[in-house]
Amino acid sequence: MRLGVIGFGNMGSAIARAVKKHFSDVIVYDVSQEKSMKALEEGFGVAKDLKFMLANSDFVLLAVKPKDVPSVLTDLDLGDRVLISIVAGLTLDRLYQLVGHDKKIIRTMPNINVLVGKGVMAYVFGENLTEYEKEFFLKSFSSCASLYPIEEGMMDSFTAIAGSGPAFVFKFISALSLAGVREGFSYELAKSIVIDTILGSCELLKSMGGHPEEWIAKVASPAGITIEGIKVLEERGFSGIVMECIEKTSQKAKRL
Ligand SMILES: NC(=O)C1=CN([C@@H]2O[C@H](COP(=O)(O)OP(=O)(O)OC[C@H]3O[C@@H](n4cnc5c(N)ncnc54)[C@H](O)[C@@H]3O)[C@@H](O)[C@H]2O)C=CC1
Ligand SMILES: O=C(O)[C@@H]1CCC=N1
Repeated sequence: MRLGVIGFGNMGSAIARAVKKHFSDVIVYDVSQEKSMKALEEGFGVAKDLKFMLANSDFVLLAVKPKDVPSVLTDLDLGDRVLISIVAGLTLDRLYQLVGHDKKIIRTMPNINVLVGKGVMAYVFGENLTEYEKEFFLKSFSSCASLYPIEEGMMDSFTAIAGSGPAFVFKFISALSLAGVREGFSYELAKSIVIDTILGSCELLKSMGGHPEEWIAKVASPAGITIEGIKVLEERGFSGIVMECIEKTSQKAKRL
């Protein structure tokens, strides 16, 4: 199976690198000369136009910004190829309108962590896909992401929590690192301590299970130190802020 990648930006390049061993060939098309050169330097085939890319693809990854989608898909004849869209807010209905109702489409939402083989990706299969195509998609993309089949109606919420999620986690890492600097650590040391703390906490929750609040109770000793910090987070409405952050993010996906 051959993969065509439309858009070699943050996500297109990350996915191309992550899944390339599963495809016999990966060919990139990007309007940017700079991005095309980058793809070439990384050993990918580079197509001079979309027609050439399509002629050399069985699966096509759509990885351009939402605003660029119409110019890419209008008049594009996908034929029998499978279109994998990662575009936030772009519904299957809209995709069918653009490429034709008889076409093969998989709507997905990955996150940037595919770069290190630890992404998460939601997917919804459209009509007409063969069992082989579905299995090939699942096998190739599970190498870089945990795959979640979800109802399409939950896609914008998934986008907010998981697609945008790394940005919110990085924000938390940044804040905790700065707090470490304030306490007297160098930034690099604080960042390393924070990353190891978060990685360990995730490992613990994943392997031992349980509700995060149960683990908070195990860390926060009665009349101890941790509960003082928890009190500040409660007073300032930490959970409410995070919920509103996800609500606003998800709403924006609906407006794209
Ligand atoms: N950045 C992220 O973490 C995530 C992004 N997404 C989705 O992935 C898509 C791409 O996002 P990024 O990679 O961040 O954007 P980006 O701006 O880094 O990459 C987009 C690429 O598309 C190219 N491009 C623009 N018009 C084109 C055209 N007509 N034909 C071919 N190439 C064209 C640009 O030159 C650029 O290299 C978006 O639709 C976004 O919603 C989904 C999940 C996570
Ligand atoms: O911010 C964005 O629009 C994209 C979608 C999910 C992550 N990045």
